[in-house]
Amino acid sequence: MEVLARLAKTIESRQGADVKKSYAAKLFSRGKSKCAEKFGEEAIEAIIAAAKGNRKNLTEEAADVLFHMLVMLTACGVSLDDVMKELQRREGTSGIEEKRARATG
Ligand SMILES: N=c1c2ncn([C@@H]3O[C@H](COP(=O)(O)OP(=O)(O)OP(=O)(O)O)[C@@H](O)[C@H]3O)c2ncn1[C@@H]1O[C@H](COP(=O)(O)O)[C@@H](O)[C@H]1O
Repeated sequence: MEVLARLAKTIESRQGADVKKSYAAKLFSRGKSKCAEKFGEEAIEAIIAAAKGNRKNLTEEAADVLFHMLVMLTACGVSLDDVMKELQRREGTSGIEEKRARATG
C-alpha cells in the first residue's frame, strides 16, 4: 500500500514535467482520453495473461494496470485517496447484498 501511495504522489508530481524525461508527463501531455486508452490497453494485456494462467506475466501486467490507472485518475482529477475513501465506505458491505439492494431498491 505504501508503494502505491508513493507512486501516486510521484505521478501527481509529473504533471507539467518534461515529456522527454518522464513517461507519466508524456501521457498527461496527450490528454485524459489517451491516458484512459492506455489504461484500457494494459487491462486487456492483464486479462490475456490471466486467461493464459501465466502468474509471472499477470503480476507484471497488473503492475502496469495499477500504474496506468493512477495516471488516468490523476489526469481526470481523481486522487488515490478519493478511491481509498470509496473502498472504505464499502467496507463490510457484501457485494451480493449491495447488488440485491440495488435490484430491489
Ligand atoms: N511504474 C511505472 C511504470 N510501469 C510501466 N511503465 C511504463 O509504461 C510504458 C508501457 O509501455 P507500452 O509499450 O505499453 O507503451 P509505449 O509504447 O512506451 O507508449 P505508446 O507509444 O504506446 O503510448 C513503458 O514505457 C513502461 O516503462 C512505467 N513507468 C513508470 N513507472 C513509475 O512511475 C514513476 C515515474 O515515471 P516517469 O514519469 O517516467 O518519471 C517511475 O519512477 C516508476 O516508479
